[in-house]
Amino acid sequence: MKRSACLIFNPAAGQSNPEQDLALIRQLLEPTIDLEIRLTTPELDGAEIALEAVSRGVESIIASGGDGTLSAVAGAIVGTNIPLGIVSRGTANAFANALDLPNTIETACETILGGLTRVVDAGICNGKLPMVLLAGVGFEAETVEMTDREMKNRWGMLAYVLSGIKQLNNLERFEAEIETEDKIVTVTAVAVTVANAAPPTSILAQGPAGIIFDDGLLDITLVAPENKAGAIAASYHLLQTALTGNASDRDDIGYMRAKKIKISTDPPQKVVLDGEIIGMTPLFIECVPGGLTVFVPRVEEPPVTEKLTGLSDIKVVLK
Ligand SMILES: Nc1ncnc2c1ncn2[C@@H]1O[C@H](COP(=O)(O)OP(=O)(O)OP(=O)(O)O)[C@@H](O)[C@H]1O
Repeated sequence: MKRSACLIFNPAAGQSNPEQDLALIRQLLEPTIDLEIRLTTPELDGAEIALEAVSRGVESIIASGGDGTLSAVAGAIVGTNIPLGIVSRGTANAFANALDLPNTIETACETILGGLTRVVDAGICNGKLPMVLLAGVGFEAETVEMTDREMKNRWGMLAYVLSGIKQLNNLERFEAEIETEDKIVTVTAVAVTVANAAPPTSILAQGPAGIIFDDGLLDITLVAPENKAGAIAASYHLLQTALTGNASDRDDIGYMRAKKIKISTDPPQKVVLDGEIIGMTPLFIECVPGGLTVFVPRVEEPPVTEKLTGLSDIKVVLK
């Protein structure tokens, strides 16, 4: 029987031509998969379309758009076991990069056609909001708020970097209390980030480097420089940890892992969840182990290191 999927497509995402993108996706997928195509609008986001598709019992869901659309769709299907295909067409493509997924239309469609799925963790924020990538308190939220559509169109990924640099001039330190299932940490910080998965470009999440997205735990990074120069040095260092995969060893950066995290701050700080400002602290996040099933590229088999079969008189005795 032919496979089927609801394709949720944001025609306004990214900087490419949406008609051409949609035509290419259809050309690649439709020979194998019956697609029900649903377009997002400013009033109808990916989450609403996905929830409705889930209630109709769809076989699989494919989301195509920028990080906003991908996170909204993924969030809506957390806990459903419905496999999700990701076709990134946004500015930063953090979602695909964080989950090690391909980020061209061709390779993304190939991955979906391959049919291989993997279960990854998700998170639930304040008891109701799904989280796939990360929640940022403080600096990151301020940066996201400053990066508007016009800047993204003009500068692409660089827009976030420019906002980050501008934001360094208004660096605000705050008192944070972070409570996990086994400890309470208090610290004066400029950013607290809780990540389920994070691309290397989300530098404020990179304290531990190599964030594991299927270990049933969330990674918390505390960034606590004393001034602007320290913040620049800490940011550069975190970029290095992301690129080399070696955890941070700076004194003004801390990290830990936990299943449940409550963050309170004084004064209250803005919170950004998967790229959207959702309000102010306090914030409670819980890991949902195995909450999301995604189509993934074929995993490279590890190289064969032993072969003892086929030799006519060989005997192997296990010790
Ligand atoms: N048909 C549409 N016309 C105009 N805007 C739309 C439409 N559908 C969705 N949107 C808007 O698109 C935004 C989400 O965009 P999305 O994150 O998918 O792409 P992006 O902003 O280009 O990507 P990125 O976040 O990676 O920069 C939402 O603000 C939503 O209101």
